[in-house]
Amino acid sequence: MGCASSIAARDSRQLGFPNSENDGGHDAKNLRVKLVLLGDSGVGKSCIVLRFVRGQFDPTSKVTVGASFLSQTIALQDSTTVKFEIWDTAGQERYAALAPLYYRGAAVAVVVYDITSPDSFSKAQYWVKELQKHGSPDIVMALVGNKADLNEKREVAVQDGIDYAEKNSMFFIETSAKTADNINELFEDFVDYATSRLPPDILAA
Ligand SMILES: Nc1nc2c(ncn2[C@@H]2O[C@H](COP(=O)(O)OP(=O)(O)OP(=O)(O)O)[C@@H](O)[C@H]2O)c(=O)[nH]1
Repeated sequence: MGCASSIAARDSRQLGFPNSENDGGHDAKNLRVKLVLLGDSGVGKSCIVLRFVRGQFDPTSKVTVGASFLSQTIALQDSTTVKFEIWDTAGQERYAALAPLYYRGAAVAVVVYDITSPDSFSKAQYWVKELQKHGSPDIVMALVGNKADLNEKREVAVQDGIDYAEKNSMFFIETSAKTADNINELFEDFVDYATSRLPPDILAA
């Protein structure tokens, strides 16, 4: 079973800590983050989610059909809990028209490209523009260069990712769903980044 199909099998399953009292705002101990993943087909979106939620990697990952949803709750060092509600969208062109259904309600978006594919970097830039035009005006975005384990096949320089992210006020990180490098950091550090930029009530649990 591939990353995408493994995710589908766990559709809607709640992991992690049970919900507890909401004390609201940025100082809340419990945050809820509606997150959408966008990017070209094959860049590794489903594998990133599967690595984050289950700690697994499947090299035979299947393409996502439509989108898949799952949630994961983590505890940060200051004992804040963060419940991620993740929409993993399908990157294939034929599903492009569905994307607005998922990104419209999202407070944060993660746009993924593959560091070995300049085309996927261009596609990521397309998604960033689309979100800037049609996403929530407050949306906070991350740019993720995945497949960092394939450094010897790299065709997108780290600095190009950093520069584009900076120009567009985005969080930036390179990850590997295969080795797990920076996967937890992506979610944990991005939440940190987003909480300091979003209006106080948006991430209240
Ligand atoms: N080497 C390497 N391969 C990866 C990594 N992440 C994903 N892959 C591989 O890339 C392929 C596509 O991964 P998926 O997660 O299914 O890609 P996707 O972006 O969800 O694709 P769509 O569902 O079509 O949008 C699979 O063969 C994965 O095994 C990574 O970090 N490193």
